[in-house]
Amino acid sequence: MSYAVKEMFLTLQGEGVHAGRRAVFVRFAGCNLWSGREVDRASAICRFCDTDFVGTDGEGGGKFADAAALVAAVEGFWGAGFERRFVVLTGGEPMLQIDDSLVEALHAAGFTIAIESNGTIAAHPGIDWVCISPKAGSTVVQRSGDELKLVWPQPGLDPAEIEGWNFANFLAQPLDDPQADANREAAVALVLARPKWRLSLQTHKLLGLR
Ligand SMILES: C[S@@+](CC[C@H](N)C(=O)[O-])C[C@H]1O[C@@H](n2cnc3c(N)ncnc32)[C@H](O)[C@@H]1O
Ligand SMILES: Nc1nc2[nH]cc(C(=O)O)c2c(=O)[nH]1
Ligand code: SF4
Ligand SMILES: [Mg+2]
Repeated sequence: MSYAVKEMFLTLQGEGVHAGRRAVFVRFAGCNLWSGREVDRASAICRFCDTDFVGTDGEGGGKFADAAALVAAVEGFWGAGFERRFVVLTGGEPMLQIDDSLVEALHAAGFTIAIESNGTIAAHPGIDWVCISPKAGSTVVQRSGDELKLVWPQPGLDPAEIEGWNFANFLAQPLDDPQADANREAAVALVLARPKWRLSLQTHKLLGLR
């Protein structure tokens, strides 16, 4: 299979349990909860997206003919001579494109594979670190994994119900929108009220990283 990638870059994982870790990000093009076009945002299922995932024209992006070509590019961004190879597959919705060949080829190259997914498509079982971020109005089929990252506040989602899902870590991440200050307070309030949860900040934005 070929893969459509919006952009690829070396950075620090900004969010969640692995925040601060050196990582190559692969941002797949396309999502099943929003077209990515601003004219469609108000009618989309997911309306708060902070990401451009349309097309393959970003830095490091492109159409990759097969898994070998994509993995070669990931290895190039990681660089030679560095241990603990770590790749984060995101998007858009990465589970629209991740398949056996890609997971096998990344593992053969020595990468630990993390995913950032909206959970509406079952995560590939070979992925090493599954982070699911549920969206109100969608049906989350992937209710187990390593990290549940709830963007908060989010009307229509109930932390008490989500706590019953089978995740090793529960994180509340403030919604980045024009009410960011109030959203940060709301996320802190959630964590203070429910000890199962921890705060996730988008540290790459604070640091000016990609
Ligand atoms: C752009 S999404 C791509 C992966 C996948 N489609 C998903 O939603 O999980 C990456 C992460 O950014 C989060 N995110 C998107 N927009 C955000 C915003 N405005 N504020 C805070 N987090 C946001 C998502 O919930 C998700 O955890
Ligand atoms: N540095 C950095 N960390 C991230 N963690 C999740 C991201 C995403 O967009 O999936 C992201 C991102 O875009 N940049
Ligand atoms: S599901 Fe993820 S990529 Fe899709 S629109 Fe929402 S935040 Fe953006
Ligand atoms: Mg992002």
